Amino acid sequence: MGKLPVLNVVDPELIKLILVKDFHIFPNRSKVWKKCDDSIRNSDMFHMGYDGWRRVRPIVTTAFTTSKIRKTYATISACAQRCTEYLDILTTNESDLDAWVVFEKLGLDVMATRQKSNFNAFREFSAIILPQFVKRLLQTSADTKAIEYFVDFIRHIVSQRRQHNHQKSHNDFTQLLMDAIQEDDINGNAENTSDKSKRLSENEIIAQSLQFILAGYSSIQEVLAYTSYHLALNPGAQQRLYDEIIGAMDSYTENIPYDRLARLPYLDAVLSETLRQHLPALPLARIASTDYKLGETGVTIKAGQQVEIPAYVIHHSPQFYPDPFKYDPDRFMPQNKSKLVPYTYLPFGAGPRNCVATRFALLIDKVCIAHVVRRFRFYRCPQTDVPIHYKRFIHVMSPKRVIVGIEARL
Ligand code: HEM
Repeated sequence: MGKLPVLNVVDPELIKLILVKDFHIFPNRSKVWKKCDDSIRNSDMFHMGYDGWRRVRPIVTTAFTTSKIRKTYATISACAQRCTEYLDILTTNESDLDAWVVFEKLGLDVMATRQKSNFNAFREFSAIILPQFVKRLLQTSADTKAIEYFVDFIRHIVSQRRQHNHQKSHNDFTQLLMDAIQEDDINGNAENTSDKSKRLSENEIIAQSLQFILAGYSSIQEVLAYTSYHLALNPGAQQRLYDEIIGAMDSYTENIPYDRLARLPYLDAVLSETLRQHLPALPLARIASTDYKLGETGVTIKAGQQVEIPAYVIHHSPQFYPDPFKYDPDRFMPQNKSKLVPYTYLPFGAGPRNCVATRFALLIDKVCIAHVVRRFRFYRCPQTDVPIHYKRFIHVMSPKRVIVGIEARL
């Protein structure tokens, strides 16, 4: 990375040492994040140093329990439904769409709704700030105006709820974070705890909420855009996925019950293969806190040295994934999963500092894919770029466009 010396580690056993076994030596992320000079952004988990993170992570984790994730199912399904209605309108006039642009809106809708339950990003953001404002936000995290907008927005929600003291009526992240208490306290006298270290401060609530919007919406956009692209190029995979989704639908409600959707094997395999080929965060980065002997390699990593695990390279290594650039969801079907080498599939990182929202992210992606695929068919059109052309960015692969043909299913 520029002039910063970085040690790249690709051996799965060594990756396990760094991310999991000797996590106490590598508890912090890349120096890039540490350079950020902003009190809110430094209070989110991605940017936090070990001491703050160690306190905040268990509190935030309580927002992602199975029962809380399950409660979001109906809300996410409603957002996905709104997206299909929006696609319906688009496809009456056009047969090609830039999936990158359309699914950006769906991502924002899902995440903004999870922040504030009655917020409809399709209506409000489409009219007010999309696409230019949020696009700028995505392209440069230094866009202070955009960050300030979101910070003010969330601060307003927090202060209103505190003033009116009607917390329990909301089912969104901001409220979950306002209510969150460190797990061990829940077994004790949690509700009335006066120990402030067991709760998040106002800045920490705002920081996590902001991070959830940013992390969440861009990841939904990426997964949906790339999945529709690969389905367009692989009609056999698309038909198989469609058949599985239709077969799982309840014949009365025409919905897919939560437990059934979470266990659909081909849907899971399609999503896993998309994330293998297009993982949103490129290298995983850690800094050594003390001098450290790296396994049996004879290499000593000095204190302060940045170590990177180039997940993209590992995901595209023929050693671990034969014919790595082929889109082949079968790699992740139950009968083949045992062939995967541990620590070579890292879309959500690994170890104590992995993605805190892994299960929630998988759920929202599955819900959105299921809704879209059951209503629309994607196909390759003359404007579809094969392969995709990317913009030049450091650490993020952002496509110039992802155009696919689309038609409504009858
Ligand atoms: C497909 C979707 C997603 C992918 C592939 C993804 C991937 C990642 C990765 C690779 C990391 C770094 C892990 C490491 O360093 O070992 C991470 C961290 C994180 N992600 Fe995600 N993420 C996704 C969705 C989300 C969503 C929806 C949220 C929030 C609602 C979220 C919140 C976070 C947070 C807070 C961290 C920092 C965790 C920590 O430092 O303890 N992510 N994610």
